[in-house]
Formats: sequence, C-alpha cells, structure tokens
Amino acid sequence: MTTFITKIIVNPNSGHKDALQSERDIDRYLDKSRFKYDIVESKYRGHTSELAKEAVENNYDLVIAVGGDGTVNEIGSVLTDTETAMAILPKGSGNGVARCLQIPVKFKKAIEHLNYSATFQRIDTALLNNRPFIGLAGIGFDGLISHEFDRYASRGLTGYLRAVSKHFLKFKPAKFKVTAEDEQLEVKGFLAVIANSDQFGNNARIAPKANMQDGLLNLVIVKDAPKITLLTAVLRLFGKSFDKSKNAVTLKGQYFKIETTFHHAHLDGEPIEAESPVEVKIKPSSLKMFV
Ligand SMILES: Nc1ncnc2c1ncn2[C@@H]1O[C@H](COP(=O)(O)OP(=O)(O)OP(=O)(O)O)[C@@H](O)[C@H]1O
Repeated sequence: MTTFITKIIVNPNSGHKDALQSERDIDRYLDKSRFKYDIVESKYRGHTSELAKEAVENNYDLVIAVGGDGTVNEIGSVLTDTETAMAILPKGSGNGVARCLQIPVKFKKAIEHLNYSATFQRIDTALLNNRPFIGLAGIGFDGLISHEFDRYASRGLTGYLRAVSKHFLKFKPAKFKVTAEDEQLEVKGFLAVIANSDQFGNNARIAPKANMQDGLLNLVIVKDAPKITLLTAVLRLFGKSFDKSKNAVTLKGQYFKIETTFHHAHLDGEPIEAESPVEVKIKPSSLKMFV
C-alpha cells in the first residue's frame, strides 16, 4: 500500500475551537500505515497558508486541512497548480466546501473516509480580482455579514444568525451590471454570489446545481424584493430549490464582470473589500484533492 507523506494543519480558531480533541481523534483513528504525518496548529490568521507553502516546498503528497471554509481557502489557494493534494477534515462552522464534496462532517467518519475510500481527483477553483477562492465568493449583503461575523468571538451558526438579524431589515439593495461571455444583465439586488461549490455551509444551497468539477461558475443575484418575500426564499436555500426562486437570477459561465457600488465582499467566508468592476473567472481542474 502507498504511504502518503502528509502535513496535517489544524486551525484552532475554526468552529467550536476544539483543536485538542481533533488532534486526539486523528492520533487515534487515522491509519498510520497509509499516512506518514506530522501535525501542526496554526498560530495566527494566514499561518495555515505559510504552513501549506512549506509542505509544497518539501514535496509533501498531501495536506489535510482541519477547519472550515476559511482554512480550506488559505490552504487550497497555496496548493492550487501544485502536485500536493488537499484533503479536508471538517471542523468549521459551516463546512460548505466539505459538504459540497460529500465529505462526512462527523469527524471520525471523515477520518475513516480518508483511511478507506478517498481518491485523488481534480477540482476547479476560481479567482475574484485575481484573489483565489475555492467554494464561494459574495458581494453585497453576504459580504457585509462576513465582515460582521468576523468581529464575533464565538463562531458557529448562531453567530451567522446574529449577524444576519442585525443587518437584514435595514439593508438597501444596489444595482449590479453583469457582463458574461455572451450576455449582459442589469439588475437591482441585495447580493451577488459567485458559486463554485453549491452552498454557504450548513447545507444552505444558494446554487444547488453547482459542481466543483464542471469547469463553470454559477453567478446568483438575489433581486430586490420586499424583505418578507425574501424570508420565503431563505427557506428554499435548505430545500435545494433556490435556483427556482423568482427572487433570484442564476447565470452559468467561466467568466463574469460585475459592476456595483457594493464593496463589502468575501472569499469562502473571509471578509475582503472588492473594487468594482469585480472580475471573476474559473480555473478548471486546478486543485488536486484527496476526497
Ligand atoms: N491560530 C489562529 N488564530 C486566529 N485565527 C486563525 C488562526 N488560524 C487560522 N485563523 C483564521 O480563522 C478563521 C476561521 O477559520 P474557518 O473559516 O476555517 O472556520 P469557521 O469560520 O468556523 O468555518 P466556516 O468557514 O466553515 O464557517 C479564518 O479567518 C482563519 O484565517
């Protein structure tokens, strides 16, 4: 059996912040004959990227990201276009990328999946104004929420709900002018999500048909509407039918240019400021995964 030289990077700030328990479970359940590993905790934001870079420079076969979508972003961005593969042991608040890739979210099950059934496969990643993301990027309301969420000490679903309830009623829509490969669209809306994966996390699927191996991005704009109507659209997020909502428009393509006055944005849930025009493009099959 092949043994993979593996770096395990644990983000102690993800999800329920139980890094010690993750490390104990890995020690107990991960197959040591299959994975020759060293394990390291990140010490600060951005540190997981630095650790992943070292793993690439030292020709590791595999980096296992232990965390949520922010960790997957920091590590995946560095592993893109390299021969070092990424695996995910989900420990985040939402775990959108892991869920989209059908990685078990129960930690022990995810370890067993690596031991017995994972295979090497390539997935697409994407760029927003030349900054990489793996699952989702967003501009507008969800950009604002990621900025708010980032200020909270406690994470998890309750943190998201707290941030949403604080801003939902007073948030004002703005115009999005979209240029795609073969069409143009102008629409007033609350947010634009650029989806490589299907969901924000916690199975809230904004682009239920998105597939990380199809070479395409889904651009979803949530249109201006009375807030009460939007609440029913939120229910669709959890019913895999958001693309059928009359409050949303979805375009598929490899490239989009988006002009807007919104500047709060996020990449895989990590807050950024985005300068308009925002250009997004897919990088097909750019990240080797063990999934
Ligand atoms: N040692 C550390 N101390 C503080 N922050 C860290 C550390 N290591 C990484 N981070 C930051 O922790 C943040 C949260 O990570 P992550 O997104 O994985 O968890 P989450 O937000 O709980 O999960 P999800 O994105 O799935 O909802 C990221 O912004 C990352 O940069």
